Amino acid sequence: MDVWPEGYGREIHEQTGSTMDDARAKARAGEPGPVWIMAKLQTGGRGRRGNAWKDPGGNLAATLMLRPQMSAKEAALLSFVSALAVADLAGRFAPAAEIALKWPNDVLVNGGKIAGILLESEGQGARPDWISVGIGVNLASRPPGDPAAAFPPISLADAGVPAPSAEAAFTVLAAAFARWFDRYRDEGFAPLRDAFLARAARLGEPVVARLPRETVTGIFADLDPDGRLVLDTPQGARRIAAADVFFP
Ligand SMILES: O=C(O)CCCC[C@@H]1SC[C@@H]2NC(=O)N[C@@H]21
Repeated sequence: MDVWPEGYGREIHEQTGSTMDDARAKARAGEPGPVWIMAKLQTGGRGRRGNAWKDPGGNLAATLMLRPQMSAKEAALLSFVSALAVADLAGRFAPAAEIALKWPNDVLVNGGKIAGILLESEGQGARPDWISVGIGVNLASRPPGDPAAAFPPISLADAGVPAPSAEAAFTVLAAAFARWFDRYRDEGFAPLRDAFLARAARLGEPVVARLPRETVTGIFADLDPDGRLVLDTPQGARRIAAADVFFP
C-alpha cells in the first residue's frame, strides 16, 4: 500500500470553502511547501472557467501548494503530472475499469469524467512564486451533470468498485503525484508524454478541438515536447496549446 511521500506536508480539514483558497492563503503567508491540503467537504469548490465544483460528499478534494522553481511554461505541464497521478489512482481502485486520458488533463473511467484538475499560480517575472494544483476525484458520488454531456461525470462507485475513503485515496494520489513529479524533474517531459500517449483516448483517430475562435477537426497524431496537441488536418499538422476536445 502507498505511504505518504517524504518531504510533503499534509493538512486534513473536515470542511472548508475551497482548498484552492486555503492553498493561496498559505502561499501568501509564506508557507514554503510543498504541502497538500485536503477537505472532507468543500462548500465553495471551484472548477475551471469560474464554474463551481460541486461535491455531494464522500469524494476527494485536495490541493497541493508548491514552489517548484520552474518557468511558467514548465509549471503548466504539472497538469500532465496530475492527470497521470489520477489515472494511477483510478487504476489502483478500479483495476478492471477502462481508464483513458483525454488531452490535456481529463481522466475518463468507462468514458465518464472521474476527476477535475485546476492549476493556479501567482508571481511576477519568469517563474511563478507558487503554484497550486487542485484535484477533485469522484469516489463515492458524482456531482449532478447533464446525462447528455459528452463526458458525463462518473464516480468510482459508479464503476462498480467499493469507494475508498477520502483519506486512503489522498495518500494514493499524493504518492502517485510525487512519483510522476520526480520523473518530470529528473527526466523532463518525455516519459510523461510517453505515459500519456500510452493511455490516451482516441490516439490515431479523429477528434474535434474547440478553440475560442475556431473548431479544428483532425486526427490525434501526437503530443509535442511542450505538451501541445498535434492534429493532422487536411491543411497540415496543427499544434494546439489550449482547447476543449471532443470525440466525434
Ligand atoms: O473544472 C474542473 O474540472 C476542475 C475542478 C477542480 C476541483 C478541485 S477539488 C479540490 C480543489 N478545490 C477546489 O475548489 N477546486 C479543486
